[in-house]
Amino acid sequence: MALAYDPLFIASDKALSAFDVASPPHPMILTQDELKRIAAYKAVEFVESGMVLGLGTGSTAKHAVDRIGELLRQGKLENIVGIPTSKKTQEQALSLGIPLSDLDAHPVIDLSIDGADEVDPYLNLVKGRGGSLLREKMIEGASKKFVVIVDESKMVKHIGGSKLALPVEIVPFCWKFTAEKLRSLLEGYGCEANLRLGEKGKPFVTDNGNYIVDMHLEEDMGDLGAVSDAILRLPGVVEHGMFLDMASTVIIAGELGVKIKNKQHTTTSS
Ligand SMILES: O=C(CO)[C@H](O)[C@H](O)COP(=O)(O)O
Repeated sequence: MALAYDPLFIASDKALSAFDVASPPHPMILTQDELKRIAAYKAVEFVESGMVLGLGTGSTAKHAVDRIGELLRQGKLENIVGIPTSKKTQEQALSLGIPLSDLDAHPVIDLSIDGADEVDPYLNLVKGRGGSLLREKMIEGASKKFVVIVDESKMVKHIGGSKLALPVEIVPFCWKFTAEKLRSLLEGYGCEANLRLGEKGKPFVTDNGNYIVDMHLEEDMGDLGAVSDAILRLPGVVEHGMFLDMASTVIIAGELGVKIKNKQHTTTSS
């Protein structure tokens, strides 16, 4: 396992603009976690003193929050306010001394940085396999810029049709009724709907006191906007994990370097 890919190789390259690409001097074998850290460090280069920041949730976003804490401690960032997307991130940020607030006090966020479970070529996302989709969607939807950080394994042709879960947050009241409505709505895509379980086989409970149904789809959903609307119309559904047309930029770390894609144009590394 090689550790030699130094994210500062990217971070210190003055020639890079936000939409450029960095490649390491030679290919190296990196763990998935190292790739996540590289993407996260690159995203933190967008952070400026005085910003209100949406702080994401998950193993990739954790690296970004750590890095923001480190830069604050070193005095390289000042007057940052973080808006955490989960209780877990809130605890991490507090432990790092990052000042925190919420959407009530800061309804407009300068920049959010978060991971994703799947990213399609149009920068549509599946999120929420870590359980925080509702707060993530509220906070990232209120952001002027939303930077998504992933390792290259998260890139897919179509979101949601990979048999991996599309999470849907539902109210606990009569959850079987809602899960069945969801299954039947998405039946045409070869859908199974499974209640997410947590510790000791009990239902996983979100930070908002809700349950999650994981929708396993065999086929891609085609018109994502139509499916999104139909899911949200079901009584009992609180939110789903499709983040359509929300990401401004996606930073993808791979064995051959970092690729940055944004809504308007894409660059590729060689
Ligand atoms: O949406 C999320 C949490 O609800 C995460 O961003 C997503 O699950 C990616 O997680 P990771 O960075 O650990 O792969």
